[in-house]
Amino acid sequence: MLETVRPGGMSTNKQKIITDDSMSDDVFETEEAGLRAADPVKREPSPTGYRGYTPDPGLLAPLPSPDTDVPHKTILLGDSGVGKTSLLVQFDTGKFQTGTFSATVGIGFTNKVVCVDDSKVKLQIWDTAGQERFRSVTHAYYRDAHALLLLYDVTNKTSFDNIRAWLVEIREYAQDDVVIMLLGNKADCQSSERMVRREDGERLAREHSVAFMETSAKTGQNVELAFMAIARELKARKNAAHNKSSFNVQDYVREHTQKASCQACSS
Ligand SMILES: Nc1nc2c(ncn2[C@@H]2O[C@H](COP(=O)(O)OP(=O)(O)OP(=O)(O)O)[C@@H](O)[C@H]2O)c(=O)[nH]1
Repeated sequence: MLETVRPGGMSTNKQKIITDDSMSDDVFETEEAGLRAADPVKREPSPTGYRGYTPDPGLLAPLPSPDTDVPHKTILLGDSGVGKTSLLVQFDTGKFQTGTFSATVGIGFTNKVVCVDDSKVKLQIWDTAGQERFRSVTHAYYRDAHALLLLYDVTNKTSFDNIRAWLVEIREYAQDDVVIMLLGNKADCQSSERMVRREDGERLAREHSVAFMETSAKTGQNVELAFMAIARELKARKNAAHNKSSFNVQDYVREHTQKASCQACSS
């Protein structure tokens, strides 16, 4: 795997395995081994390590597997400079990284666990390099993606025009049932800088039957909502497989983005 190289930026691959080796093996292993040798039938080691203690069988049953066990691979896509890394950093740390723009090199991921109702959904969010020269590398990651966040920059018409080409690539390389969300980023920019109207984004999303919202990695507008909607959709699909619920990500996004703009108006 290549790494995301960004001076002063987010760290990638934040997986950590913590092992606790603080207990001495001698306490349990050596003594038990001796007893087993003396009486191999009766002296099987206790599962807890304490001789003679038999825990309630319920305590030894494997824990039910929570949703967090399975990470849902979510990939950020879009032209270079649209704000993929900034969006991920905002979601991960709640901060907007300022300073000079340095393009992502290759690909890297960050794990985030989000709470959906009473359960947890683990998102493994991959930040890709938008530059053309890295395209063949990122294609390889599409195939097992569960969700794709496809970004354009509302101040950059070319990045919006390229969305159709991105969707063609997605159809070619990703799975048919991948969840796609179109995001018009940099919505904080002044209207004089804006080159793509919100309605144009909405129309394009409708044409391709994907969810849509405008975001700002700078102010945080709709950033959490975007990932939350993805997590809800992924969870709903899992439940649908067990006939538990129905959920429509496009309705959810419409309902909640409207709420966000109403709050903004009244504050
Ligand atoms: N005003 C504003 N600027 C943003 C926003 N998001 C990103 N930027 C700026 O846009 C530039 C590019 O952002 P990045 O997050 O590095 O873009 P990227 O899509 O990851 O670019 P690549 O790594 O080349 O694919 C940076 O200077 C950011 O500070 C936003 O929501 N609002």
